[in-house]
Amino acid sequence: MKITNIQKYYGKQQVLKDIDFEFGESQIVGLIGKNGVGKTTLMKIMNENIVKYNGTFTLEHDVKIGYLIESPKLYLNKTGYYNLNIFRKILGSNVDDAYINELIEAFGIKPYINKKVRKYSMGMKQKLAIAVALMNKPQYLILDEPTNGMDPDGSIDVLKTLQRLSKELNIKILISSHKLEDIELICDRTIFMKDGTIVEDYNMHDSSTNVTKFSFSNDQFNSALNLLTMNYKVISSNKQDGIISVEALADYQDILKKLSKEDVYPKFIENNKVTLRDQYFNINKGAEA
Ligand SMILES: Nc1ncnc2c1ncn2[C@@H]1O[C@H](COP(=O)(O)OP(=O)(O)OP(=O)(O)O)[C@@H](O)[C@H]1O
Repeated sequence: MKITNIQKYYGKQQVLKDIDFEFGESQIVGLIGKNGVGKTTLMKIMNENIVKYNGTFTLEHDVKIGYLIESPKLYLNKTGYYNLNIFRKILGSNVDDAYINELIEAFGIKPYINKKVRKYSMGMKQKLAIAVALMNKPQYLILDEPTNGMDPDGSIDVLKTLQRLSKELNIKILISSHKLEDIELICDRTIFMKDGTIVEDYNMHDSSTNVTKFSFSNDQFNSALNLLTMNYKVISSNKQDGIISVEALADYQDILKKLSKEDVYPKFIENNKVTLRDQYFNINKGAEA
């Protein structure tokens, strides 16, 4: 799958600007961005639901895509089991019953698989819809906020199952979510969208994404931020909680000296892994809520 220089307009509104994307070596990629930034639109180009755009989207020959985008399309008056079977047919898939049963077990939908989908809760429907998305044994799986409506335990189970299936069946997954902890749990890479474009492409295993966090009292915060910005790459800063994070420092002595010359003393310093939350707020600093 390769996306090159994609632009998408809805009428006069440009929603996507010069998007380039490839999975490359990564297996599970997270897609993050504020409401309306264009995540769903990008995913709909990938599953060929949207075909009018500028730029190119290419897919390897003989490759299948599974997807769950927006609300699940299921036969509500039929059972979960019926849905899996009928989508096997609709998708022209040759998966055997053992594969279906494996998905039923894996996504924890066995207790209600013979009940009509109309009676399912939202989370139950989402789990079934993810299993349906896997009915054609896809090489790529596109999931738009798949854990919506799931309780925390259910979300973790589903995400871990997706991670296992991704490895076992060699499925590359693109997953959008506003739940940053979901993305942190399973993704090996995260792309951030802002203003219709990808502004950050972030390797979740990269040790250079460690940060050194400083904490300052409110009256020292501005001087500290000035000094740190002059000397290091500031990853995020939050005046309310007094925290400034900079790209990881092996040694603090030099900066401590500089700070003390200005009569600025950190309350504490610690090395942490940069969180998606840090990144998210940093990228969206100044953006409209
Ligand atoms: N069919 C459509 N016609 C016109 N405008 C649309 C259409 N679909 C989406 N939009 C607009 O395109 C922009 C991007 O929408 P999109 O659904 O891709 O965002 P998103 O990042 O998925 O948002 P969310 O996080 O809320 O799901 C929004 O401004 C939206 O109003």
